[in-house]
Amino acid sequence: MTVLVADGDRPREGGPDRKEVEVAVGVLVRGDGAFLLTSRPPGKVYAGYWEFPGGKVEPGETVEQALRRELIEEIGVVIGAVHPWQVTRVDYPHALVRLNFCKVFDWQGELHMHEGQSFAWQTLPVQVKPVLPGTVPVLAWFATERVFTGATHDS
Ligand SMILES: Nc1nc2c([nH]c(=O)n2[C@@H]2O[C@H](COP(=O)(O)OP(=O)(O)OP(=O)(O)O)[C@@H](O)[C@H]2O)c(=O)[nH]1
Repeated sequence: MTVLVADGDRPREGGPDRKEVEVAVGVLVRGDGAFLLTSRPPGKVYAGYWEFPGGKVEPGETVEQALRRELIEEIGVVIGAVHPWQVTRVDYPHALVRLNFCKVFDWQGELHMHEGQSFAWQTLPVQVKPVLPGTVPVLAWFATERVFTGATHDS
């Protein structure tokens, strides 16, 4: 798997042997195809950057368990089925992360931003910025999927 290097001009914390941090990321997709982006809360690294909700997998948790916990904690919804989608690695100045993107099509509860984030339902091209470096590739995957979904065949 290739590693996306973010802000490569800045030093890496933890040196070359730093451990990879496992992250569960939820791509909530509405019936009309819009997807949910949230802004990183004040006080966190890359505060104000837009991303998909989620967070670090705690010891002993699966990605799915972590995602269920994080989405209750961060945005107040109880999610239904979790569909693993893509896995990427990003080398940030603050950490080396492994992002486990999962699609979610159903959930219960109203959205409540518990950490002072903002949220936006988006379609392509996204209207919010800046988007977190590790989140940018997801938009390209969406674009690919949607080209195929929208294609018509004459023969
Ligand atoms: N949630 C989320 N994190 C992402 C995305 N893309 C991406 O590179 N990341 C990175 O994955 C890591 C997630 O950590 P986090 O800080 O959001 O997790 P957390 O809520 O458990 O943090 P905490 O330890 O401050 O409570 C961060 O390094 C973040 O930069 C994304 O789309 N969503």
